[in-house]
Amino acid sequence: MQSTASLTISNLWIERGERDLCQGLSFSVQSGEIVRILGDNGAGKSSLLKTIAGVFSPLEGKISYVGEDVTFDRSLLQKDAIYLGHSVGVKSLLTVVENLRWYCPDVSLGVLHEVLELLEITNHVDVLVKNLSAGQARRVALARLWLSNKTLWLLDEPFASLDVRGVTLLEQRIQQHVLSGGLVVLTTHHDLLTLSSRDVVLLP
Ligand SMILES: Nc1ncnc2c1ncn2[C@@H]1O[C@H](COP(=O)(O)OP(=O)(O)OP(=O)(O)O)[C@@H](O)[C@H]1O
Repeated sequence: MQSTASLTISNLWIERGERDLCQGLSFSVQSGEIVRILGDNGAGKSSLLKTIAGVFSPLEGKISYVGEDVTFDRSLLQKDAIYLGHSVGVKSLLTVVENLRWYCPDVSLGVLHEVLELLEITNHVDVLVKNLSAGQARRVALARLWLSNKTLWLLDEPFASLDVRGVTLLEQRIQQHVLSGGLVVLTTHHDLLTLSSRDVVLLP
């Protein structure tokens, strides 16, 4: 993980279907900061995160990471970032432990079990993800996040399906991440309980 990093979005326009989204959006996020993307349903929050992650190219504008222009080649950013989307973000036909060994092959089994314990899913390590509840599956995706060692976290509705304890655990982990130099860009329709963020509002 990088000790200092920055992401800058300048004059970004995204086209999806027939719609222009973001409409000249600019913001930046530095190590130690959380930026929360707000907006109505359909405003373009997921499209923005996917564009930063490199799933789509913007119509116009510039994306810079650690001072480098990565608009047309997001590989530098991708090496350093993890994107968790709306969907569960783990493989439904693998068990909990198989998923984490697949996504985090360099992590020892000991560390992996510590994280599963922290996320309170140790009773389900050998269960296929498709047989877990939505909240339990989300916790497996969070275990992947916990273990990733990436600097930039791009999180689309990460609190979805989590119970109160799950929300607390995730907020604590995000706080720990930014305190150790990480950057977080997230979307959520929920209020953040303990985290302070800078908000960027997308207009419909
Ligand atoms: N697969 C797609 N193909 C074409 N257009 C799409 C597609 N997905 C989304 N869009 C368009 O992009 C717009 C923004 O969608 P997006 O999912 O980014 O919004 P959002 O702000 O994340 O919404 P929500 O709060 O409902 O999750 C939608 O209104 C839709 O018009």
